[in-house]
Amino acid sequence: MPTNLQDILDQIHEQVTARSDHGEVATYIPELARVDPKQFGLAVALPDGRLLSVGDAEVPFSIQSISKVFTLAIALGRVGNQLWKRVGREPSGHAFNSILQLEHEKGIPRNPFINAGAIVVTDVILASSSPKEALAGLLTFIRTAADDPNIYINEAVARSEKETGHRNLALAHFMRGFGNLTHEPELTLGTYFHQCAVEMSCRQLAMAGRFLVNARGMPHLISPSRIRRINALMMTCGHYDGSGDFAFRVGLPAKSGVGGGILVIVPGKASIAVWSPGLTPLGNSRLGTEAVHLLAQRTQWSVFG
Ligand SMILES: NC(=O)CC[C@H](N)C(=O)O
Repeated sequence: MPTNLQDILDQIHEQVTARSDHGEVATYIPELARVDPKQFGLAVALPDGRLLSVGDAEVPFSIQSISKVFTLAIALGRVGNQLWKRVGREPSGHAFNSILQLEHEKGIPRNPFINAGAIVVTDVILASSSPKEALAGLLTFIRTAADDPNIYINEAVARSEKETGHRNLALAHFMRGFGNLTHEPELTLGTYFHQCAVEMSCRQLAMAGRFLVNARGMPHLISPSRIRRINALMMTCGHYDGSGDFAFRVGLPAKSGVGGGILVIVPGKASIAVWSPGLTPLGNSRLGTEAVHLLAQRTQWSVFG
């Protein structure tokens, strides 16, 4: 770990915020369309307990699909490898909300990080919990991982997504038609929309991500073999159709969300959260990706040595 990590973060902050090509905020969820695209935050949690940050690292944002990492960990805790009967482990090569492969593959989503896969994961959790219990369990998991009780769900974002969530409803009904959803689509999606509406700052998200680092000094909430597997899925599927490019440029497991956040794991070394609400056409944070690219270059952090 470089001794001048704070200097590196300061330089990246200066460099990235000088750019004007920050991309467009997600507009298909009206509440997200109102976020100021010029914001940028970055936080790094280290095994020695330090938390370094720059920019708007204390501003809460909608974690959206980053929630899929936490629900996957919880679902694996409930049903273990049985989960893989209902969800695949391959990159999709399609948009996060695509329905294209589902018919061909008989309602089994390619992976747990596209919307269809995450909806099934939530459905699995609902087999042993009511929606209220499932969301309370999710918040408890995240708060424990982050060591921070002040993490909440933004009801306005959840409502906004429910009102415009036609594609997700279509995905859920389609999978129900194939027998791969055990609850009514509205019930599973009610929980799914709320999990996406969890809000965290970069500081809180970097802290919450520590359970995937597998380092002494960081929380051990799941087994090391499960940590390895979730990281593998983050590397191959965490950026949807942009996963290959992210792996090529950054070389670290990561999960993005349409709120503009990215959680990046440096196995054994660090948990990183970056946020810039402007997105690429694939739905990943444009300047967030740039920032993590620069950080990985300057720290030499990569799983590929
Ligand atoms: N990529 C994302 O962050 C998508 C999550 C969003 N809540 C949706 O279901 O469309």
